[in-house]
Amino acid sequence: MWGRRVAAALRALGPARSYGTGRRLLLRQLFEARSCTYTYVLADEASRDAVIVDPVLETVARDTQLLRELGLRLRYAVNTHCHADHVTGSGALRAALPGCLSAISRASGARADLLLRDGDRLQFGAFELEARASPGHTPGCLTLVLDDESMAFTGDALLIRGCGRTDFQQGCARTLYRSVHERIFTLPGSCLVYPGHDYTGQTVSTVDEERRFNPRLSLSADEFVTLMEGLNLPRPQLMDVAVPANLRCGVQDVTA
Ligand SMILES: N[C@@H](CCC(=O)N[C@@H](CSS)C(=O)NCC(=O)O)C(=O)O
Ligand SMILES: [Fe+2]
Repeated sequence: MWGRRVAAALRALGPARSYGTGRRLLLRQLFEARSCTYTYVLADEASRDAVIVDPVLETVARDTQLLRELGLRLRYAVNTHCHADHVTGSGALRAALPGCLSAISRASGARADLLLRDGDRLQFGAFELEARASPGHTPGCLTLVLDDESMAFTGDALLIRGCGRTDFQQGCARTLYRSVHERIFTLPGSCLVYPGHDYTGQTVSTVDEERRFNPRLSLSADEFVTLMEGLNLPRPQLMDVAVPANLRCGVQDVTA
């Protein structure tokens, strides 16, 4: 009974998530409707240091307003990969918010302040995000894993009951299968999966759910490759604009 009261009191403090060491994480999932992209803001409630994952150029004003309203100091604007369907907001955020560094994987070939390698960590206050290489959708895809492995931001490597396509940007279905099985499905089953997009109205899943119910990644590797090679999806409408822009962090600024 007492435990339940304490839990209720903690819940009443707000949406920040409580951790064993007393630190509290603030997490916001934001949506950009044209490209069905999820952007995530993570912050350390005490220090107010924040990270934004996969910001979209069109929603930079919304995101900067939210950061301002919540009193957050943006440390990093990080992209999980060089997006093909929308222009990133990381360059614009970095220009608007002094102290904010853009980040993407070195393997993406894109420009940014920080070029991340597998195992690199982005610290914000008492928290860290680990960059895990998860290539296959593109060679430079990263999955960002919170330090206690309670949540992972999978970009387009793993979508809810789906995955990123592998038919352009040097995609490779066999590589993607290995990445998901070796770098994401090895996380705890309870680990929350926050994807880069959703086209069906879902918001979050877990590693255990995706291991069991993902109709693509629960196949054998050979079955997966055959399925991915037969998808025949139309090209993203903005691809010819988005990819060159994203190689420059979404802005013309040569320093970005
Ligand atoms: N119709 C959209 C593009 C949709 C699309 O191709 N999505 C990508 C992720 S963005 S690179 C994807 O991997 N989809 C997987 C799938 O199975 O659909 C547009 O025109 O922008
Ligand atoms: Fe993508």
